[in-house]
Amino acid sequence: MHAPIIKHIRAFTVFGGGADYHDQGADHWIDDHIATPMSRYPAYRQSRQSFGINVLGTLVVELETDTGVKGFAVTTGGEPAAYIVEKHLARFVEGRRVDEIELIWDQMFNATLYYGRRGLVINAISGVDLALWDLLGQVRQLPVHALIGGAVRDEQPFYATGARPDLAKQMGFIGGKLAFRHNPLQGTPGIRTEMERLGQMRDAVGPDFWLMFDCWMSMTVDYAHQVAVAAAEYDLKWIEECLPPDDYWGYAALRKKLPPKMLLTTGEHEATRWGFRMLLEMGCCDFIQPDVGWCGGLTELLKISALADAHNTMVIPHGSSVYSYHFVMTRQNSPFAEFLMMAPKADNVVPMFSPMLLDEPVPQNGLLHISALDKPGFGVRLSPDLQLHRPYER
Ligand SMILES: C[C@H](O)[C@H](O)CC(=O)C(=O)O
Ligand SMILES: [Mg+2]
Repeated sequence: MHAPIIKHIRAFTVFGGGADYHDQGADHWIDDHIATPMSRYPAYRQSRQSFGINVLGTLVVELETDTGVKGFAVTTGGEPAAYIVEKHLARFVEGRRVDEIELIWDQMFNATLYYGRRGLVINAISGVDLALWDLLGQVRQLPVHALIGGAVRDEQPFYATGARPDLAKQMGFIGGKLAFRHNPLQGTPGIRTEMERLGQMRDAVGPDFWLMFDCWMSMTVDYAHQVAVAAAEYDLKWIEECLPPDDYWGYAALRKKLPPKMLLTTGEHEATRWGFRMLLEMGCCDFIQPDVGWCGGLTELLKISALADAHNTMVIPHGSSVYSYHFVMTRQNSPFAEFLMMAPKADNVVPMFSPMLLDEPVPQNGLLHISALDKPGFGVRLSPDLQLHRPYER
């Protein structure tokens, strides 16, 4: 069967929320005293934007075939990722058939291996890969979930990440994940303050609603252990990404001494099947949380997921909106998913990549029905109101 040829790849940047969801305005919960690896410096404790969490902005990758069909995807990485896409990755994409996704991935990864492997380069590769899946869906007029095997359930339950698990419960979510706000230098008083907040939330949501802490790489093994022991009293379901992503040994050691029933999770800043192999084989966590826009794209996530399945481990992707919705619906080992609350006060449901995408579905009463994903590709369009910039036009 004849498949169209990809004629153009274009990389744009754009600021103001969207895939770079940390790029929010003032007074947003996501930039309010959240503990980070930079919290050891008091000057950077109050705001993550102060150390530059939003300097990169969103990368938009657009593809166009010789027949004029377009596909696109968004991820983080901004201008440096746009450079990599236009100056380096483009040669592996332009001139290829739209269905040569595996070959394109392999060439992009191996050609960048000498300076890539993780981080920005894998963000750029992920963006291209997601745009390829979107394009294939547009060409075949099928949703991405149908291209990767089809849905295994009709409805997907979600937990919410944000400052108000109590409101998330009223909105129908199965759990609420709070961002931890204290770092190891703030010692026991910091933990005490966090436990007061957790205790208030537990009182508000009752015994069965899940409560979790997201610790964004900010802790030491010892501090995370103290937090976990204190939080057991409030039935904390999991403690997430408490250590730097490279400290596989720390995760493995911490997991062995967590209170009974409490889970240890990580992986949103991990990349590729080899990175996740480390987490899985070293017993670093109870389930993994790859971000499909950062781990190598959907092509790589399918491999990571198969590896996790063989380790009896769930894959609960980090954020990433429609790009993970199409994936989780097709996997038995992804029984629930994350919704990042992007309303500044986390008090209502707004699309995760708002204001960048049109037709971006959101969970209704904590559930996403498969019918919300029944459009070609990832089923979203770029908002025409965006100020797109193409820094490396060829
Ligand atoms: C809230 C966290 O600090 C981060 O911004 C998002 C995240 O890690 C998650 O959703 O998980
Ligand atoms: Mg997280």
